[in-house]
Amino acid sequence: MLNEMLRQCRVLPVITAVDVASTLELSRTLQASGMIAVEITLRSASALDSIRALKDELPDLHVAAGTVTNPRDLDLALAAGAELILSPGLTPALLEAATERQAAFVPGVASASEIMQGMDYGLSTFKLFPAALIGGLAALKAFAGPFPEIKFCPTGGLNPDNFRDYLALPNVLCCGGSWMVEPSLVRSANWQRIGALAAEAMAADGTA
Ligand SMILES: O=C(O)C(=O)C[C@H](O)[C@H](O)COP(=O)(O)O
Repeated sequence: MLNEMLRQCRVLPVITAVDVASTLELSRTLQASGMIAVEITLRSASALDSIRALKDELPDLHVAAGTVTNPRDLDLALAAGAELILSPGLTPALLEAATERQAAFVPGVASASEIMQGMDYGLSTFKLFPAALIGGLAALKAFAGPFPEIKFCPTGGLNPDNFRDYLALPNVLCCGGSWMVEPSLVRSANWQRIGALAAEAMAADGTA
């Protein structure tokens, strides 16, 4: 079910909230452009309030929390209503806590050993981060050999020119990226540009 949702996402926008009001407007724009989920990173002061507001105001949108790096943040994100917890990496403490809370948890991995560590906790879906830096498409093809059951959401360095190549790989469920939700576009309230970038990301042939 988690994988089905991620597959439907196609592209998961990685949002660092500027403030609650603009994050709501941004998310409305993304949803209107066909996106079904957003990832709000716990990197800004308004992140948790933004997650809460999104759950209230846009009930049909899936809301994930990103940059969850420790059990305390995991609990805060779950309490705010995040349905999915994403992390740039994994630690034993976070794996233990996510297992205990029965959270939908997609940690970041960058190596075979980290994939194996996550598998020890029953996980089979990972964020590949930072995807472009650690080998991109070639890394994903290489991991498909020893880990045929494992699925990935590559994130980090993806852009409008390369994300379709990632989506074409059988072990990729969705791509994470921030190119359509840059804070500069949000601060200038450039909803038209954001909507166009999001619609292009969601279009199968890239012509939206
Ligand atoms: O914070 C997290 O949970 C992460 O895993 C990192 C983010 O996904 C990347 O920072 C997005 O990368 P860009 O699209 O290159 O901006």
